[in-house]
Amino acid sequence: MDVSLRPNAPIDIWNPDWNDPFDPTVEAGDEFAELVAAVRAVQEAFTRSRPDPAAAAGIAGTLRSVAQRLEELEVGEDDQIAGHRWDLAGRGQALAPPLHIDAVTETTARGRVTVGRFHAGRYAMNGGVTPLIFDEIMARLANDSGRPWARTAYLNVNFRAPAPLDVELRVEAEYLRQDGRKRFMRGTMYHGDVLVADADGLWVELKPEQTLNISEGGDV
Ligand SMILES: CCCCCCCCCCCCCC(=O)SCCNC(=O)CCNC(=O)[C@H](O)C(C)(C)COP(=O)(O)OP(=O)(O)OC[C@H]1O[C@@H](n2cnc3c(N)ncnc32)[C@H](O)[C@@H]1OP(=O)(O)O
Repeated sequence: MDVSLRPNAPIDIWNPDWNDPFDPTVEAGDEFAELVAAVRAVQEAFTRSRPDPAAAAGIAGTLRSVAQRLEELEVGEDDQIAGHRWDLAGRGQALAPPLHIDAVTETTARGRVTVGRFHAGRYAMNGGVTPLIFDEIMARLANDSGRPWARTAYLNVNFRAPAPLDVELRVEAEYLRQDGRKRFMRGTMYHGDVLVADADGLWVELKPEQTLNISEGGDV
Protein backbone atom coordinates (compact mmCIF):
# COMPACT_ATOMS: atom_id res chain seq x y z
CA MET A 1 0.00 0.00 0.00
CA ASP A 2 3.01 2.28 -0.24
CA VAL A 3 1.49 3.79 -3.40
CA SER A 4 -0.87 5.84 -1.26
CA LEU A 5 1.96 7.19 0.80
CA ARG A 6 3.67 8.82 -2.17
CA PRO A 7 2.30 12.30 -2.81
CA ASN A 8 0.51 12.61 -6.17
CA ALA A 9 1.03 8.93 -7.01
CA PRO A 10 -1.74 7.60 -9.26
CA ILE A 11 -4.12 5.37 -7.36
CA ASP A 12 -6.11 2.64 -9.04
CA ILE A 13 -9.79 2.95 -8.21
CA TRP A 14 -9.85 -0.83 -8.29
CA ASN A 15 -7.32 -2.57 -6.14
CA PRO A 16 -6.66 -6.07 -7.50
CA ASP A 17 -5.94 -7.19 -3.96
CA TRP A 18 -9.30 -6.07 -2.62
CA ASN A 19 -10.42 -9.62 -1.97
CA ASP A 20 -7.71 -10.06 0.60
CA PRO A 21 -9.12 -10.41 4.10
CA PHE A 22 -9.20 -7.08 5.85
CA ASP A 23 -6.39 -6.50 8.29
CA PRO A 24 -7.81 -4.31 11.07
CA THR A 25 -4.43 -3.22 12.35
CA VAL A 26 -3.03 0.06 11.16
CA GLU A 27 0.44 -0.73 9.94
CA ALA A 28 3.25 1.30 11.41
CA GLY A 29 4.22 3.95 8.93
CA ASP A 30 0.79 4.00 7.29
CA GLU A 31 0.34 7.72 7.71
CA PHE A 32 -2.81 7.95 5.61
CA ALA A 33 -4.55 5.34 7.75
CA GLU A 34 -3.53 7.38 10.79
CA LEU A 35 -5.00 10.49 9.18
CA VAL A 36 -8.34 8.78 8.49
CA ALA A 37 -8.42 7.53 12.09
CA ALA A 38 -7.71 11.07 13.30
CA VAL A 39 -10.53 12.55 11.18
CA ARG A 40 -12.91 9.89 12.49
CA ALA A 41 -11.78 10.67 16.04
CA VAL A 42 -12.58 14.36 15.50
CA GLN A 43 -16.05 13.50 14.19
CA GLU A 44 -16.85 11.27 17.15
CA ALA A 45 -15.36 13.60 19.77
CA PHE A 46 -17.19 16.60 18.27
CA THR A 47 -20.49 14.72 18.37
CA ARG A 48 -19.99 13.74 22.00
CA SER A 49 -18.89 17.18 23.21
CA ARG A 50 -20.58 20.31 24.55
CA PRO A 51 -17.92 23.04 24.26
CA ASP A 52 -18.51 26.45 25.81
CA PRO A 53 -18.39 29.43 23.37
CA ALA A 54 -14.70 30.14 23.96
CA ALA A 55 -13.73 26.51 23.43
CA ALA A 56 -15.96 26.32 20.34
CA ALA A 57 -14.31 29.40 18.81
CA GLY A 58 -10.81 28.08 19.48
CA ILE A 59 -11.53 24.64 18.09
CA ALA A 60 -13.24 26.12 15.01
CA GLY A 61 -10.09 28.14 14.30
CA THR A 62 -7.90 25.06 14.63
CA LEU A 63 -10.12 23.04 12.31
CA ARG A 64 -10.26 25.88 9.75
CA SER A 65 -6.47 25.84 9.56
CA VAL A 66 -6.47 22.06 9.15
CA ALA A 67 -8.99 22.40 6.30
CA GLN A 68 -6.84 25.09 4.70
CA ARG A 69 -3.77 22.85 4.86
CA LEU A 70 -5.66 19.98 3.21
CA GLU A 71 -7.11 22.30 0.54
CA GLU A 72 -3.53 23.07 -0.48
CA LEU A 73 -3.13 19.36 -1.22
CA GLU A 74 -6.28 18.96 -3.31
CA VAL A 75 -6.18 16.56 -6.31
CA GLY A 76 -8.79 15.28 -8.77
CA GLU A 77 -11.29 12.67 -7.64
CA ASP A 78 -9.50 9.78 -9.39
CA ASP A 79 -6.28 10.68 -7.57
CA GLN A 80 -7.60 11.24 -4.05
CA ILE A 81 -6.90 8.59 -1.46
CA ALA A 82 -10.15 8.78 0.54
CA GLY A 83 -12.61 6.21 -0.77
CA HIS A 84 -9.92 4.36 -2.72
CA ARG A 85 -8.16 2.50 0.08
CA TRP A 86 -9.93 -0.84 -0.24
CA ASP A 87 -7.99 -2.25 2.73
CA LEU A 88 -9.31 0.35 5.17
CA ALA A 89 -12.66 0.48 6.91
CA GLY A 90 -15.09 2.46 4.76
CA ARG A 91 -12.37 2.59 2.04
CA GLY A 92 -10.70 5.39 4.00
CA GLN A 93 -13.70 7.66 3.42
CA ALA A 94 -14.06 9.25 6.85
CA LEU A 95 -17.77 10.06 6.56
CA ALA A 96 -18.64 6.46 5.70
CA PRO A 97 -19.42 4.11 8.56
CA PRO A 98 -16.25 2.12 9.26
CA LEU A 99 -17.34 -1.09 7.56
CA HIS A 100 -14.64 -3.76 7.55
CA ILE A 101 -15.13 -6.17 4.65
CA ASP A 102 -13.71 -9.51 5.75
CA ALA A 103 -14.47 -11.71 2.78
CA VAL A 104 -15.92 -11.47 -0.71
CA THR A 105 -16.71 -14.49 -2.87
CA GLU A 106 -18.48 -14.58 -6.23
CA THR A 107 -21.89 -14.66 -4.50
CA THR A 108 -21.41 -13.48 -0.93
CA ALA A 109 -19.73 -10.75 1.07
CA ARG A 110 -19.22 -10.59 4.80
CA GLY A 111 -18.22 -7.69 6.99
CA ARG A 112 -18.64 -6.01 10.36
CA VAL A 113 -19.21 -2.49 11.54
CA THR A 114 -19.27 -0.63 14.84
CA VAL A 115 -20.70 2.88 14.90
CA GLY A 116 -20.59 5.51 17.62
CA ARG A 117 -22.62 8.62 18.27
CA PHE A 118 -21.39 10.31 15.07
CA HIS A 119 -23.54 7.85 13.10
CA ALA A 120 -26.39 7.82 15.66
CA GLY A 121 -29.98 8.90 15.45
CA ARG A 122 -31.09 8.71 19.04
CA TYR A 123 -29.41 5.99 21.07
CA ALA A 124 -29.25 3.79 17.96
CA MET A 125 -27.86 3.87 14.42
CA ASN A 126 -29.31 6.65 12.27
CA GLY A 127 -31.84 5.37 9.74
CA GLY A 128 -29.86 6.94 6.90
CA VAL A 129 -26.66 5.23 7.92
CA THR A 130 -28.00 1.69 7.60
CA PRO A 131 -28.58 2.06 3.82
CA LEU A 132 -25.06 3.52 3.49
CA ILE A 133 -23.66 0.33 4.97
CA PHE A 134 -25.83 -1.90 2.79
CA ASP A 135 -24.97 0.09 -0.34
CA GLU A 136 -21.29 -0.27 0.40
CA ILE A 137 -21.21 -4.03 0.88
CA MET A 138 -23.85 -4.87 -1.73
CA ALA A 139 -22.24 -2.62 -4.36
CA ARG A 140 -18.93 -4.22 -3.62
CA LEU A 141 -20.35 -7.69 -4.20
CA ALA A 142 -22.36 -6.56 -7.25
CA ASN A 143 -19.16 -5.29 -8.84
CA ASP A 144 -16.87 -8.12 -7.77
CA SER A 145 -15.47 -11.12 -9.67
CA GLY A 146 -14.67 -9.20 -12.83
CA ARG A 147 -18.25 -8.15 -13.46
CA PRO A 148 -18.64 -4.96 -15.48
CA TRP A 149 -19.57 -1.81 -13.55
CA ALA A 150 -23.09 -1.50 -12.24
CA ARG A 151 -24.86 1.23 -10.32
CA THR A 152 -27.52 1.01 -7.63
CA ALA A 153 -31.00 1.29 -9.17
CA TYR A 154 -32.89 0.74 -5.92
CA LEU A 155 -32.15 -0.19 -2.35
CA ASN A 156 -35.10 -1.08 -0.12
CA VAL A 157 -34.24 -1.31 3.57
CA ASN A 158 -36.36 -2.81 6.34
CA PHE A 159 -35.49 -1.69 9.86
CA ARG A 160 -36.33 -4.69 12.04
CA ALA A 161 -34.85 -3.57 15.39
CA PRO A 162 -32.82 -0.60 16.66
CA ALA A 163 -29.17 -1.14 15.75
CA PRO A 164 -27.12 -0.50 18.90
CA LEU A 165 -24.11 1.80 19.08
CA ASP A 166 -20.60 0.84 20.14
CA VAL A 167 -21.04 -2.88 19.50
CA GLU A 168 -20.00 -4.90 16.51
CA LEU A 169 -22.72 -5.68 13.98
CA ARG A 170 -22.41 -8.38 11.35
CA VAL A 171 -23.24 -7.41 7.78
CA GLU A 172 -23.74 -9.85 4.94
CA ALA A 173 -24.61 -9.56 1.28
CA GLU A 174 -25.80 -12.19 -1.14
CA TYR A 175 -25.85 -12.15 -4.94
CA LEU A 176 -29.28 -13.61 -5.62
CA ARG A 177 -29.53 -13.71 -9.39
CA GLN A 178 -28.80 -11.96 -12.66
CA ASP A 179 -31.30 -11.11 -15.39
CA GLY A 180 -29.61 -9.46 -18.35
CA ARG A 181 -28.03 -6.26 -17.03
CA LYS A 182 -29.91 -6.54 -13.73
CA ARG A 183 -28.22 -7.94 -10.63
CA PHE A 184 -30.47 -8.68 -7.68
CA MET A 185 -28.87 -8.50 -4.25
CA ARG A 186 -29.88 -9.06 -0.64
CA GLY A 187 -28.31 -7.70 2.52
CA THR A 188 -28.68 -8.49 6.22
CA MET A 189 -27.39 -6.87 9.39
CA TYR A 190 -27.26 -8.71 12.70
CA HIS A 191 -26.51 -7.84 16.31
CA GLY A 192 -25.69 -11.27 17.70
CA ASP A 193 -28.64 -13.40 16.65
CA VAL A 194 -30.97 -10.42 16.24
CA LEU A 195 -31.74 -9.30 12.70
CA VAL A 196 -31.65 -5.50 12.94
CA ALA A 197 -32.13 -4.74 9.23
CA ASP A 198 -32.35 -6.36 5.84
CA ALA A 199 -32.32 -4.97 2.32
CA ASP A 200 -33.18 -5.84 -1.25
CA GLY A 201 -31.28 -4.09 -3.98
CA LEU A 202 -30.99 -3.92 -7.73
CA TRP A 203 -27.77 -3.04 -9.49
CA VAL A 204 -27.92 -2.34 -13.22
CA GLU A 205 -24.88 -2.89 -15.40
CA LEU A 206 -23.79 0.27 -17.15
CA LYS A 207 -24.03 0.38 -20.94
CA PRO A 208 -20.80 1.19 -22.80
CA GLU A 209 -21.92 4.78 -23.33
CA GLN A 210 -22.61 5.20 -19.62
CA THR A 211 -19.46 6.06 -17.74
CA LEU A 212 -18.71 6.22 -14.05
CA ASN A 213 -17.59 9.83 -14.41
CA ILE A 214 -20.83 11.61 -15.26
CA SER A 215 -19.08 14.98 -15.44
CA GLU A 216 -17.02 13.72 -18.37
CA GLY A 217 -19.89 12.98 -20.72
CA GLY A 218 -21.43 9.84 -19.29
CA ASP A 219 -25.18 9.92 -19.80
CA VAL A 220 -26.05 8.46 -16.41
C1 LIG B 1 -19.93 4.21 -4.12
C2 LIG B 1 -19.97 2.99 -3.24
C3 LIG B 1 -18.94 2.04 -3.59
C4 LIG B 1 -18.82 0.75 -2.87
C5 LIG B 1 -17.73 -0.12 -3.34
C6 LIG B 1 -18.12 -0.88 -4.57
C7 LIG B 1 -17.54 -0.29 -5.76
C8 LIG B 1 -18.46 0.62 -6.41
C9 LIG B 1 -17.75 1.56 -7.28
C10 LIG B 1 -18.59 2.72 -7.62
C11 LIG B 1 -19.72 2.36 -8.55
C12 LIG B 1 -20.67 3.49 -8.60
C13 LIG B 1 -21.83 3.24 -7.69
C14 LIG B 1 -22.71 4.40 -7.68
O1 LIG B 1 -22.34 5.50 -7.94
S1 LIG B 1 -24.29 4.07 -7.21
C15 LIG B 1 -25.00 5.67 -6.94
C16 LIG B 1 -26.48 5.62 -6.84
N1 LIG B 1 -27.03 5.17 -8.06
C17 LIG B 1 -27.13 5.94 -9.12
O2 LIG B 1 -26.70 7.07 -9.15
C18 LIG B 1 -27.82 5.33 -10.29
C19 LIG B 1 -28.73 6.35 -11.02
N2 LIG B 1 -29.52 5.66 -12.01
C20 LIG B 1 -29.00 5.32 -13.20
O3 LIG B 1 -27.90 5.68 -13.51
C21 LIG B 1 -29.87 4.52 -14.11
O4 LIG B 1 -31.20 4.58 -13.70
C22 LIG B 1 -29.44 3.04 -14.20
C23 LIG B 1 -28.03 2.94 -14.78
C24 LIG B 1 -29.49 2.37 -12.82
C25 LIG B 1 -30.41 2.29 -15.10
O5 LIG B 1 -30.66 3.06 -16.23
P1 LIG B 1 -30.52 2.47 -17.73
O6 LIG B 1 -31.07 3.47 -18.65
O7 LIG B 1 -29.14 2.02 -17.98
O8 LIG B 1 -31.39 1.19 -17.63
P2 LIG B 1 -32.81 0.90 -18.20
O9 LIG B 1 -33.77 1.97 -17.90
O10 LIG B 1 -32.61 0.50 -19.62
O11 LIG B 1 -33.21 -0.36 -17.30
C26 LIG B 1 -32.55 -1.59 -17.43
C27 LIG B 1 -33.38 -2.60 -16.65
O12 LIG B 1 -33.34 -2.26 -15.26
C28 LIG B 1 -34.65 -2.01 -14.78
N3 LIG B 1 -34.60 -0.92 -13.79
C29 LIG B 1 -33.85 0.18 -13.86
N4 LIG B 1 -34.04 0.94 -12.75
C30 LIG B 1 -34.94 0.28 -12.00
C31 LIG B 1 -35.54 0.53 -10.76
N5 LIG B 1 -35.24 1.62 -10.02
N6 LIG B 1 -36.41 -0.36 -10.26
C32 LIG B 1 -36.71 -1.49 -10.95
N7 LIG B 1 -36.16 -1.79 -12.14
C33 LIG B 1 -35.30 -0.92 -12.66
C34 LIG B 1 -35.47 -1.61 -16.02
O13 LIG B 1 -36.85 -1.85 -15.81
C35 LIG B 1 -34.86 -2.52 -17.04
O14 LIG B 1 -35.38 -3.81 -16.85
P3 LIG B 1 -35.79 -4.70 -18.12
O15 LIG B 1 -36.85 -3.94 -18.85
O16 LIG B 1 -34.54 -4.85 -18.95
O17 LIG B 1 -36.27 -6.00 -17.56
